[in-house]
Amino acid sequence: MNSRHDSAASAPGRTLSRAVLRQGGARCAALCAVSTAATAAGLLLPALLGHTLDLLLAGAPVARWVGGCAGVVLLLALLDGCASVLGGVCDAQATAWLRGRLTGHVLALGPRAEARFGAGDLVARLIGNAAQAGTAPGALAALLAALAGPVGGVVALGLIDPWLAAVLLAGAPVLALLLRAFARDTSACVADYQRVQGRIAGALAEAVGGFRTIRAAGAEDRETARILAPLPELSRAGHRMWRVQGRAAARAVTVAPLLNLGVLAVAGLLLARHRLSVGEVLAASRYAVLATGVGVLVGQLAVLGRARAATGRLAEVLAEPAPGHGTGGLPPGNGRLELRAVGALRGGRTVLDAVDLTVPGGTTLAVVGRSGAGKSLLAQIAGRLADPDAGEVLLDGVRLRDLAHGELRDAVAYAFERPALPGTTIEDTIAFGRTAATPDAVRAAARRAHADDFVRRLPDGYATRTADAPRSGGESQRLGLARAFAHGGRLLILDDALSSLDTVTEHRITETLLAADAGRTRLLIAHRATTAARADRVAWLDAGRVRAVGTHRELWREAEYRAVFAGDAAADAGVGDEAGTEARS
Ligand SMILES: Nc1ncnc2c1ncn2[C@@H]1O[C@H](COP(=O)(O)OP(=O)(O)OP(=O)(O)O)[C@@H](O)[C@H]1O
Repeated sequence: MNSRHDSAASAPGRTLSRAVLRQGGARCAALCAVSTAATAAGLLLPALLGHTLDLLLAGAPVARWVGGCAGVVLLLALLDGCASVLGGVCDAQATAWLRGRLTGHVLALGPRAEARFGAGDLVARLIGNAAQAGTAPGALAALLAALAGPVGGVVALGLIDPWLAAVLLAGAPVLALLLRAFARDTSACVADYQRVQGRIAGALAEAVGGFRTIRAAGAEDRETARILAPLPELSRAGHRMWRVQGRAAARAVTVAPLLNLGVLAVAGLLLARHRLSVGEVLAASRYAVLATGVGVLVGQLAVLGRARAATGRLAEVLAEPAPGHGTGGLPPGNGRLELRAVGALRGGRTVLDAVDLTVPGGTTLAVVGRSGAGKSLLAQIAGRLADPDAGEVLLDGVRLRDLAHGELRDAVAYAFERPALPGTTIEDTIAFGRTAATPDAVRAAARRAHADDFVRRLPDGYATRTADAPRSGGESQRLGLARAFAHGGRLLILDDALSSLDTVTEHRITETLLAADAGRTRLLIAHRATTAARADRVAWLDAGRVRAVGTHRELWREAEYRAVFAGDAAADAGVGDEAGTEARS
């Protein structure tokens, strides 16, 4: 129970709550002022009604007073309307701000965000929890304004007769304790409810990502059961929420009428002793209702409790430290890459161990090794998609972590085995980057990646919506390659980005890609012997260590090196020295 509560009220949660309030300061203040004005108008009404009743009973003219009462009722309606609109604006803007911060942070965290929270849970936090957390400023402003009701009610009772206020104040501590317990219990069980929702969302996202496997295995029913397994827990958390709310309402229903009754009894006594008029008794009865009106407070506290728990869940994500960037720039150079004693741990295991590699500027290094040798992780670290746990990576003599974010991303281009293809149209997808590539650069890059032909055959060519464009795995890879080519940079890293291409296309692309380009360094993660043979040098990675560096021709002499390519069609066909010769001829 405590840990649940802690997450909702953690230090990062409180800091984030304060930041949300600060950013919506002016709007929240306006909402608070309008809501307080509405409460004040509500407080004025009983006094006006009471006085009008007294005048009626005395046979005096009351037209002006009746008009005044009607005016206050109208004003109340107007202020309530304004408060609703302002409340909606406050919620929407706070939610938008939170979503902006969270999205930016999740993208800055990169793969760590998914590894720590899971994609589905992150979506649940970004969509559901951000909307709930966004209601906090509005709910707080409304709560402060709602507090003016009971406070004003007590003051008004005191003005009518101090005894009336005394009766109410005697019961006030009970009401205060009741509200405090309600706020605490609500936050705790709502946090639980939201956490279970996040788990269901996470399981659903996994299933959507793997629906082909699930269908092929005929395991739809088992998956449905797995996704919905936390439902009983969700139901328990939901029931606890209702019990907390029900208990608070029941206690309020018992305490508030008793206090009302007490005020009315004293008012009746004072009327009998001619210390109060009939109108004042009427006003006192209405003020007693206002002063004990904890219903509105309970409602606002419930909203705040939900918002507080949701803010805690957003703060958990924001507390995950994102990699920082320096402010440095790169000297002129052609992308000399150095990995110095690079080590990396994953899942508590050493995946890269003391890797020392130098790729001279303008040359191509192929990284080969058995599955799981650490090639992809090395590719990530080489362009700072991930940081090493030990050692340094330098580009043209500058540590990657010292480079400004823009400088780093402009200098390094990536293409992947299964590229994500963001952007609305194919043109956007290829142009996608910090600065969009020009239409000419997009087409030139598509030609280099051998994507131009199939793009032109699409219904609207480059203007075809990416989501509607039918694509094979190899065509997707070519779009990913085109995106990398369109953005230049002095270091190009291809992480198995040619693996789905047929051998002819792969051969053509590597020919253009590896043609002497003194201005750019290339790092290729390769599985095919033919690709390795075309690189200037090959780094052979074995269980996270560099086993050897040399030309493919030199390394091919070792049987264990040849075994890396066992099963590769090219290797089967006897590609070795021949492949090296062919590539260079
Ligand atoms: N986040 C992670 N948590 C735990 N282990 C990880 C994580 N990321 C990678 N690994 C492990 O690190 C090792 C190296 O992974 P990597 O993807 O770099 O291998 P690879 O050489 O590219 O393999 P392949 O050729 O099959 O793509 C693997 O054993 C992998 O299971």
